[in-house]
This record gives sequence, structure tokens and C-alpha cells, in this order.
Amino acid sequence: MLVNMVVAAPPVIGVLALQGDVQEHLVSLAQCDVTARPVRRAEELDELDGIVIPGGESTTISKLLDNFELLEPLRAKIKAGFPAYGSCAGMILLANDVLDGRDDQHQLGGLDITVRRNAFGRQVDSFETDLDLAGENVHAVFIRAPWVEAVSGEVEVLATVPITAEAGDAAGRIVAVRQGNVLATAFHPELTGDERVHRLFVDMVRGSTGSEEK
Ligand SMILES: NC(=O)CC[C@H](N)C(=O)O
Repeated sequence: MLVNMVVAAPPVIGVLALQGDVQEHLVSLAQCDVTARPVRRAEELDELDGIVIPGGESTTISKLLDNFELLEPLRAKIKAGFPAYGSCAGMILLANDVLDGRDDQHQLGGLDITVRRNAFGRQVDSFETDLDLAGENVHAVFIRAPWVEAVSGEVEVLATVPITAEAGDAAGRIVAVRQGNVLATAFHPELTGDERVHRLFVDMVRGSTGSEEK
């Protein structure tokens, strides 16, 4: 008797490899039973089920997206529902609106949020805190991070900075969001060896129509 068995191939997730902490995201994804690969060319996008936009410098990445002719194709794919996850600079690039950005900074868009670049201020360029991310306790590392200043009704808030005396202006600020197939964190789970945020993204990729069609 012939048994018709369909074995699902692991999803293929790209990491935008123009600048930033690409390697750390590749390592985190590799822990999540997916095929992870660096991506630099528009043709490579069609082989993917989802993409990670790493932390780094959003103005530099945005300029390189333009130079590598990736800006328009990636923007169009994300608009059509392609799963994307951005950490820090990646969150800035996925936001529809940026405060304190540069005039020539391009947005990929996808998240109906307003982010403020370098929001945590010069005196606290980097800080770490434990926070609640959708019911899980996560140790979050912020490095010259943005925060989310406004969200539309479509956006799910996944995490805020705990309200403590040391948090100052950052207390209660939104630092992780999801809208449809787009996920973003102002912090860097790729730096703490905790792959739960990447797993959340992989689950989004597995659940998206795009990966079923592939
Ligand atoms: N760690 C980061 O990704 C920093 C983001 C950076 N400050 C920017 O504006 O792009």
C-alpha cells in the first residue's frame, strides 16, 4: 500500500546581510530548526519564507538597501504579507514613521508605529532589564535603541519597559510589537543566547500563507 506522506521542509529564513549583527541572528535562527542564510540580492528574496532585519545602524542599512536595489522589492514583499522580524535598527526600518531619523533615511515599513531613534538618550546608550514579553520573562539588552512612541489599533504591544525608578523616561515605553506577519523588538535577543523571540518569529513564518504555498 502506498502511503502519501508529505514531510514539510524546514522554513528558509534570510538575514539581511548589508550591515549589523547578521551573524548573531544566523546563530539564533540555526537553533530554531530552520534553514538560515544571509541575503544581499533581490533574487534571493524569492527563495525565502521570511526575513530578519538585524540590529546595526538604520541609516546605513537604509542607504545600502537602496544601493543594493533591495529597498523597493523588500518593501513590496512586506506590504504583501511576507514575514519580517526586526531588532533595534531593524525595528526602525520596519516602522512606517521615524522621529529623530535622518532626512535621507528610507523606511521598509510594515508596522503602523512611530519609533524614536536613539530614544533612551546618550547617558544610557546601553542598558539591560528583565521584561515580560507576551507572558514570558525575557532579559532584554538595549544598545542605542529606539522606543515605540505611538501605535495604531492594528498593532499588538508585546512588551513595555517595567516601571521602576531607574527606568526614568523609559518606564512604560513600548519595546516589542507585532502587526500581522511583522514582528519587532527594540532590544537584541540575538545577543543573549535566548532564542524564544526567534522561535516566536519562526512560528509566525510557519503559520503564514507564504510558507504553505512554497
Ligand atoms: N543597536 C542598534 O541597532 C542601534 C540602532 C541605531 N541607533 C539606529 O538608529 O539605527
